[in-house]
Amino acid sequence: MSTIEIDDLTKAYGKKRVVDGLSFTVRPGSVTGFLGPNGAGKSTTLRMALGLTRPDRGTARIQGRSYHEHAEPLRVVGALLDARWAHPKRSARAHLTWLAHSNRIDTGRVDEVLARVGLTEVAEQRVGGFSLGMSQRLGLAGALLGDPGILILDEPANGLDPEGIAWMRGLLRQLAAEGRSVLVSSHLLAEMAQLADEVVVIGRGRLIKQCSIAELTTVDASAAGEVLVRGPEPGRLRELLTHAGATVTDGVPGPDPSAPPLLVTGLSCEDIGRAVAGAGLVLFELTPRRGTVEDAYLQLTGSSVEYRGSVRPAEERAV
Ligand SMILES: Nc1ncnc2c1ncn2[C@@H]1O[C@H](COP(=O)(O)OP(=O)(O)OP(=O)(O)O)[C@@H](O)[C@H]1O
Repeated sequence: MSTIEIDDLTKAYGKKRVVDGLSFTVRPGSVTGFLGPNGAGKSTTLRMALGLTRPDRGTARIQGRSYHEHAEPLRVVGALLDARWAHPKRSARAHLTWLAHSNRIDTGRVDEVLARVGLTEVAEQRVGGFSLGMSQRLGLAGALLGDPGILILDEPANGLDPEGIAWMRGLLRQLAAEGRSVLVSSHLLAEMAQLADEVVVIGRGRLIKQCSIAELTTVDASAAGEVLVRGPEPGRLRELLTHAGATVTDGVPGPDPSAPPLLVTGLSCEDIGRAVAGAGLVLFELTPRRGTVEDAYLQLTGSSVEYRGSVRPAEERAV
């Protein structure tokens, strides 16, 4: 059974549909990464799943019901949307105790979740003085308070240092291993590659792809299928490979101008190796360019990026 079911979810602000007929599911015992460029509609989707924003159309079901249909939602789903929402004058412990009280959760849980997120030592400090990373941990403690089977987290690694990110990864993996469903939005693609089992990629409010991380990396490898070759006779190499049916383009020049890189598509490494050997040419390099999660993501979302900087990462990273 899927624990989070998003079905045809649609939301417009003014004339702009920020979430547009979106459907996907999240299964138990897994971490699902929710990816998309800035403004793609991730936060709006998560807010609709948590009953904070009303959809124009479609449904978001948590364990088969909408958020508001659960009598004690915090026991079903824990959420971290905005790390800074706790009252700044309350201590971490007072904040969690208040949260437990108002949701009829045993206050004995407070110490457990403080320990789980590593905040025991600062439990009596006012949260107004917390760093963003500490606030993220406190937000996560609040999400875990009701021991829910489902977690919905918006950019939980935001503000964490590398050690904090590694800690968060370990904790989320552990929570999934305990059988929980974890839906986590992030911009940190390399991090997602290490953390998530599945990804849901959206752009302009629409689903682009839901697949496993392993599948995501093959998106790029199979689509591009590029091989980098370098040799001391680039002119002859280009002519030979073009004649053999390949498309050959220039790579970004490297340190050796006498053997510039060529990017070859349409022939496998084996084909290139045989053709080059048959012609008696020398090669310095023959490298298949494998897809990374980031390459695949950029390829998938390229046309749905709304806010573009002046540097185009895919081109900048060529070679
Ligand atoms: N309350 C609102 N009123 C008007 N427009 C809104 C509102 N909330 C979100 N939007 C717009 O909806 C679009 C999607 O925003 P959303 O925050 O869901 O995207 P996102 O994928 O989470 O982006 P980011 O990665 O930058 O956080 C954006 O263009 C945003 O400006």
